[in-house]
Amino acid sequence: MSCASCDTLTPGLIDLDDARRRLLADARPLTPSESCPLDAAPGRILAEPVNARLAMPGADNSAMDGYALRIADLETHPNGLPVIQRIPAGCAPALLAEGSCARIFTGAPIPAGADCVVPQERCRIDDQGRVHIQGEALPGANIRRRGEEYLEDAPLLPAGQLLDAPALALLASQGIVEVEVFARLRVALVSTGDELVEPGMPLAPGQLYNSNRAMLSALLRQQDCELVDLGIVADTAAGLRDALCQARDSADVVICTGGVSVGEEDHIRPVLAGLGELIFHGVAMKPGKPFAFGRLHRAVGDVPLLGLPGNPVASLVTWQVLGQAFVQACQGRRPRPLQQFPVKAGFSRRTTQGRRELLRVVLDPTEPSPVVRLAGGQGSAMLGAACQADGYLMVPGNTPVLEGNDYVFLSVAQFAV
Ligand SMILES: Nc1nc2c(c(=O)[nH]1)N[C@H]1C(S)=C(S)[C@@H](COP(=O)(O)OP(=O)(O)OC[C@H]3O[C@@H](n4cnc5c(N)ncnc54)[C@H](O)[C@@H]3O)O[C@H]1N2
Ligand code: MOO
Repeated sequence: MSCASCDTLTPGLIDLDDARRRLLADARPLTPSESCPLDAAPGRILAEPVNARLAMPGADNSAMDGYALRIADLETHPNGLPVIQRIPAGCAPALLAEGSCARIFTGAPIPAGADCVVPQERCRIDDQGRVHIQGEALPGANIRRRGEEYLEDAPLLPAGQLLDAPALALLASQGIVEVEVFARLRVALVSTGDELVEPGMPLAPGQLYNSNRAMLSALLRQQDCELVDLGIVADTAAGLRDALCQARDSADVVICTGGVSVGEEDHIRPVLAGLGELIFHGVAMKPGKPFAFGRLHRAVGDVPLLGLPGNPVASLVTWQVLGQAFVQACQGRRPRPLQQFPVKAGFSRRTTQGRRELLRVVLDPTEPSPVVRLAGGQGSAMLGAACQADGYLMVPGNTPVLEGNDYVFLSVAQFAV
């Protein structure tokens, strides 16, 4: 497998891992906390740790439908054990009398005196209604012990936890109805470009539809951000300055697309320098080279700005590998490191000069071990392959892709939340 950190970088561009580190070093939770009912909490971020109120499970209970018994009785009662109790889930059982057993169901409390549950598939009931077991009965078998997962006051969820379905279920299992969460992060979205037109409007020659706005508003909503959509802003320094001032005054984070490259129509960097500071610009990745990060100054507290490239796939990929983790950290989450695993290339391709390339690829379902193929055209404006891709084949700069060699794969599934 190739070593991504050994890339020879194009001068002036920083490595992708460095860019991520610098972004995360600068990110702080930007929102205050508020109380939130559990029903309204999906997608929110816990602002305070939660400890267990109840032991889990709350009592010893059966993991199977079957019979609860005392193992010693099996030897002393070779003619079988009469069933003298029936214990469905939710009831309080009586003491198990010596030489008897209890019909029991999954989740039902274990009667005092029983030390084992035998699943019904291994039990035979004779014509006098006595239970005989096949195979071994081991102490504690099929009994879920009180507190085996959590005891009262044990740490349950840390601050920064995303309230996804399992976390909400865990809180509900504790009878919790309200939690302290971070307020929603307000993110201003600015689409720059004189050539852009919103879908639904007619296109004049040379114009194109604004696809980054649809993409990023979906991504930001998925991330549970409150969107402040400032629409399309013309490619003029004055227009951009006004838009960035408005964004700065109405949001916690600003994201803009386009205008971050080096041409005289690209105003983001000079305007940012006037309203705040540019922290870094240019990442050795393809797509996504002109990614910029800076701060807009404000009387109280600066507002971070992420400048994503205009090319739609460059915008998507820089959001996924750089912007998303930064936004998550500002939301109070602890972003996960990028998940990567080795796959074999099912194609060959020429080298990319000095930039780590993230090729849009699909996993070949007919191969026994992971092999990837190109998902389609790899241009930074070609959204078709991005729609089909299972992930990115990350190829170090100056390295050709050779069919059959191992490379790093980043699954797009990891960016889903
Ligand atoms: N001389 C150089 N030119 C370029 C360089 C360079 O290093 N030197 N870098 C290239 C790379 S790499 C990229 S990526 C692009 C990105 O440039 P910008 O971020 O400044 O983006 P724009 O120039 O504004 O637009 C690029 C491209 O994307 C289209 N676009 C922009 N916004 C949208 C949108 N909201 N929806 C759909 N499409 C959009 C725009 O029309 C352009 O075609 O710069 C290269 N140039
Ligand atoms: O980096 Mo640009 O995104 O190659 O097209």
